Amino acid sequence: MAEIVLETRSVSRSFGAMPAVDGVDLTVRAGEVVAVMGPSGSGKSTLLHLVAGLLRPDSGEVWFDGTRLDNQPEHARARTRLRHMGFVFQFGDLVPELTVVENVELPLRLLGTARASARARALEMLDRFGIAEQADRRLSEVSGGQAQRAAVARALVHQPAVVLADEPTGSLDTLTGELVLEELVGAAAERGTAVVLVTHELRVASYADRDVLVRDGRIVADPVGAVPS
Ligand SMILES: Nc1ncnc2c1ncn2[C@@H]1O[C@H](COP(=O)(O)OP(=O)(O)OP(=O)(O)O)[C@@H](O)[C@H]1O
Repeated sequence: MAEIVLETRSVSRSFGAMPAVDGVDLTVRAGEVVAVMGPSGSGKSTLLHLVAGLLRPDSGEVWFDGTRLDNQPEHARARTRLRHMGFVFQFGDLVPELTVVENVELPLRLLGTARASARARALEMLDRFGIAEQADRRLSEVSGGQAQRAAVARALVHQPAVVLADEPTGSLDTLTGELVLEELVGAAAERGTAVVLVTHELRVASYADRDVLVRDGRIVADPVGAVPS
């Protein structure tokens, strides 16, 4: 069985008195595609932010690749995120002032890849996602669906160990959504990328190896996990 890449151990996080995530144990292995489903407000995005080390848990632990992440200082967590993780978040952190290709090559540039090879790799990704013609347009000047494809291209460009995606096909038509899902599933199959995707759509979840159901901040169904009663 492939090694465990991501793990939460009894992780909890509240906002005020409200627990958004409540004692969650989740394990994701290399090459696994896990869909996280559940009603609006059930804690899916908060769980993703905890796994990314963007939010710190009130209690419990988050582990990445055999190392505890949640108790590291922010700069160390940021380094792990940049080097080993790719993100597709709902309120994307793409830079509107940069062009599409500049956004996609950004992780590579931040990791020290030379300008020419970062550009070549980013253009290759744009081609795969059918947005090569938008390469030199500012992100603020492309459609929501094109920006979403750029976000997924950027999440994969540096071949991360993990991709965390919050509704990665939310603003895409069915065909383009399938293209994006096939790229994510392809990264898992070819490079052992672990993919965690939050979705409301059964069609999207059907691409996953495993569906985890979250309700009121707790995992209520997980085919491989111990589900608390
Ligand atoms: N930064 C925050 N400050 C205060 N409350 C928050 C914050 N983030 C999330 N919450 C609350 O935590 C709970 C879980 O929210 P979360 O966004 O994780 O749910 P979700 O399942 O991702 O919802 P959706 O499907 O609508 O995106 C909600 O009650 C939400 O209002």
